[in-house]
Amino acid sequence: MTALLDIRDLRLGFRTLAGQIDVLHGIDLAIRAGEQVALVGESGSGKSVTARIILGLLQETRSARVSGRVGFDGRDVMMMSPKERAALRGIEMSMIFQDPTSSLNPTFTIERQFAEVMRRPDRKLTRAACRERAARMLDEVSIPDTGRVLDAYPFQLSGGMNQRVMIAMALANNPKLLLADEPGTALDVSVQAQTLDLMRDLVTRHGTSVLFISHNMGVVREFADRIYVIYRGRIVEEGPTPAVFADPGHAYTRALLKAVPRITGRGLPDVPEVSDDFFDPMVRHGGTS
Ligand SMILES: Nc1ncnc2c1ncn2[C@@H]1O[C@H](COP(=O)(O)OP(=O)(O)OP(=O)(O)O)[C@@H](O)[C@H]1O
Repeated sequence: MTALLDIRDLRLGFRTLAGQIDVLHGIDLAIRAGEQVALVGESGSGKSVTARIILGLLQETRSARVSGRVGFDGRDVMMMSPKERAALRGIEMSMIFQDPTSSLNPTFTIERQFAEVMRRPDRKLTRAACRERAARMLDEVSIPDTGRVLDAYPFQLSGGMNQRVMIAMALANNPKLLLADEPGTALDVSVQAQTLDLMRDLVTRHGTSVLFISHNMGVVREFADRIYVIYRGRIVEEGPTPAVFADPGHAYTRALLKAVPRITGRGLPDVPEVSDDFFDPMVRHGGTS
């Protein structure tokens, strides 16, 4: 089966006052339709920049130099004009961020924010149609009393509720690909677990492909069919989740796995020490694309 997302030899550098910094060194990553894939690595390894390139955002940053292929549904995001890329975002692909409070607009009601999202592909959608569809989406993320929530501002809702609203909004236009950047990390651990369960149910039901970005192998185990481990801008291991857990081949993956029981909610307290072992060759498990 052809991949929905097919990234080949993705490279990224930034021009800074101190000279060029190379951040991605030839990433290959593919996601099939309906597949849930995780990109795991510690802070600064290059997860968020990869997501921003998929969304076509970094290509428009003057200090960034991006090369490679980002195939999406048969087209190459790298070859698109800014306008074509903008037309993908929020419609064919959308993103969920760690912290809902920074991505929901505090000055608009939830209903208005849904309407803005839903009118992107269809400017003529009526207010009543938006409200009805938004209520249905909220119902799908198990939000009771949808009318009250639609009339609320984000600050009137709990963090967990806002996170659900964001998931519902990200899926409102039925995107083919969802990019999820550690959703719920800003919440307490039990609320995060509930949020992830909910997201998994929803994407499975809708057949949405997911790229789940995380530093936490424990969380990824619950969520992803397949894992890519990224270390300093390189994929060091890739394979189906059970295979990576049963037989982690790369020293960095083993170090990440060792850190799992010590993770308490936010952050990775025991970031593996940099070791020469981490320059092992890449490990690829069978059963992948
Ligand atoms: N605009 C920029 N200019 C220069 N360097 C940048 C810029 N944006 C990101 N970087 C660098 O690129 C590297 C990768 O950053 P990225 O945000 O993708 O890491 P990450 O794996 O997502 O980490 P986190 O889990 O903390 O979000 C980092 O070293 C970061 O400092």
